Amino acid sequence: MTITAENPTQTADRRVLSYSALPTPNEILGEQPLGEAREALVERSRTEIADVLAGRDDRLLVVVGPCSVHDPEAALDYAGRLATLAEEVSEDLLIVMRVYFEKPRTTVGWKGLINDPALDGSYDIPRGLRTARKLLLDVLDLGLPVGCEFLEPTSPQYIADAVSWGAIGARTTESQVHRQLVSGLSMPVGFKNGTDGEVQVAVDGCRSAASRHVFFGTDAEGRASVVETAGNTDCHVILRGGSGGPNHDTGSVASAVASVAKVGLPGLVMVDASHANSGKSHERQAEVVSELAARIGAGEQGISGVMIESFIEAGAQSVEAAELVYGKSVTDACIDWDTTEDGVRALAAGVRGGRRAE
Ligand SMILES: O=C[C@H](O)[C@H](O)COP(=O)(O)O
Ligand SMILES: C=C(OP(=O)(O)O)C(=O)O
Repeated sequence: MTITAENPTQTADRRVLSYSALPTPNEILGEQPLGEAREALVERSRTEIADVLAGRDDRLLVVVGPCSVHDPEAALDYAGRLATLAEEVSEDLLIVMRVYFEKPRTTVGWKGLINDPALDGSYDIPRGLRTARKLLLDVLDLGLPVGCEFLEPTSPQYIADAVSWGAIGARTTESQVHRQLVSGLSMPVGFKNGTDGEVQVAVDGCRSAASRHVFFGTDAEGRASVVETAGNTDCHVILRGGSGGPNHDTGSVASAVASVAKVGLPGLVMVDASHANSGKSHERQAEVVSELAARIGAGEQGISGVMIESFIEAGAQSVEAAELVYGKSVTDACIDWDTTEDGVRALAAGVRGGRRAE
């Protein structure tokens, strides 16, 4: 290879096949602006979520929706149903729809709608960003706040203005890059415990994200930049179980609550009914939701939120299937819509019971 202004070195990029420029965040935001009404919903719901997570609002936060979005039409169909249910239970539950576009894989696999919107290895990321943003705006138009996992450090620039709650997953909770990212995010964020079940890494994530950081990033014009953040004090821990088994039981919740309280965070955690807390079985997930509802109803303290993986149809299908079943997950198994309604109503009844038990 000849050294030129375009190729100033022979020793870098030996394994990079290509670069192609993305649209800038400002271009995408200009094409699809949030607008005043949606902005008001995002602002209001972020405050409400922060209040629930800090114990200033006695409702339960329920983050519920598909494991991943692969079909925006089915996700919006689901959102319409959830918006009606959210209204029904709004005295007791604060419902946020899981609208997950970025999937962290254990090894390899489809990495979500932003990375590969056609699900076929064509990796049209600009289209993925536009499709994801359009869906977020459509869900907000139904009056539902949205929650996302943030995985790529630059993707929030394109969508985060429309997001009311964020998550850092079990595979990245210990990553400095993700903690720095959270320190600049404008919404409350949950850190999952590690895949091995270790909760302290999530507590450490909350502490790190609460601090000021200076790091590499990109600005709204897509320029490589030095980013300085103020820190995000609205962070919390999510118990999702681990390789040693579940951690949704009363003892594990109490132990996690003690760990967060020890570092000065509100003594509350979110419990994920799925992942290692259900052994990725949607049938077991429904049982975990019922157990949590019963415990909250009996007056158990310490749980401020519940996460549920739910879609229109039960279970999961391979993303490579020739004919995809409408409304069925292509990643982790989800509970179906009827089971979701039952579970959400049980949690609402649990919150009412818990208030009486006080
Ligand atoms: O929530 C989704 C999955 O649990 C996570 O992305 C890991 O998936 P994988 O083990 O199938 O790669
Ligand atoms: C990937 C997820 O979970 P975890 O990080 O707990 O595996 C998820 O919630 O989609």
